[in-house]
Amino acid sequence: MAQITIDSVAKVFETARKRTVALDQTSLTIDHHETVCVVGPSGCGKTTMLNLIAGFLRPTAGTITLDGRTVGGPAADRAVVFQSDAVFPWLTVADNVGFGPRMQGMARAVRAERIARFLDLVGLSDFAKAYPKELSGGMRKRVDLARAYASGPDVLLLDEPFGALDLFTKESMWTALKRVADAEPKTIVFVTHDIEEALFLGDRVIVMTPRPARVHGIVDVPFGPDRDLDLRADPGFQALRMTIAHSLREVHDDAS
Ligand SMILES: Nc1ncnc2c1ncn2[C@@H]1O[C@H](COP(=O)(O)OP(=O)(O)OP(=O)(O)O)[C@@H](O)[C@H]1O
Repeated sequence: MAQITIDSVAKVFETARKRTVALDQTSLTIDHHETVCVVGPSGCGKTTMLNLIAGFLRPTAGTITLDGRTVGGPAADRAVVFQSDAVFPWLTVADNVGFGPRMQGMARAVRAERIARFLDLVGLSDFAKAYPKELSGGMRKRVDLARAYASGPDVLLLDEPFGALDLFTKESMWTALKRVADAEPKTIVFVTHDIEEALFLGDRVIVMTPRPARVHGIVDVPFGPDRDLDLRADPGFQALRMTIAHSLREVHDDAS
């Protein structure tokens, strides 16, 4: 099981010059093996929320639990993928993917099997022996994904992972992520600015308010698991895209 509960969470950043309330009374439950995509105005607190779930930050008030256990810090049950690559340039693709399993003390044969499985799922089997500098940005992102999955987390936290990629590379990453996620279901929290990305990948799309980020609205995505890129032409998809865009405009206008 991997259910995340964010219960009345606040996060205040205090520096000598400034006090920023990033989250206040924020509550959300993310179900086991659900993919939730989070959209919201820039600077509202989405990354902060993700960092709290990851355990990189502690809430100022409220609690975050994973299956009823309070999140007290980072742990192997949660993997994070950021917009910037986190690959080690001095390791081959295979060794990058096998890094987490090696740290966890997995036997060599089990590790090799995991590396092969996830490289295959992200479409990088032919590049196992390559070094990151020999790869395109999209391919490095695939390594990031394979690496996150190979450690065997229950929860995957993605912070605008494809934000820096061009549209076609992004589309191929959506397909790659869906393929891995279908093969090895996880509870996924995906922060993005891209409404189509959110609708294509999410079971639900959460629209946050401007800072402090709270849940403004929740859109249930009615499309089944078999989604292909042409789904975006579907009138139902476009209608939901407009609903989310309006919702974002609403919170943006309220804030200005
Ligand atoms: N470590 C920190 N110290 C002080 N303030 C911080 C810190 N981290 C984030 N903040 C502030 O908290 C607020 C929320 O930031 P956060 O990065 O969570 O927003 P976001 O919704 O992810 O933004 P974007 O969509 O632009 O990536 C911002 O005002 C930011 O300046």
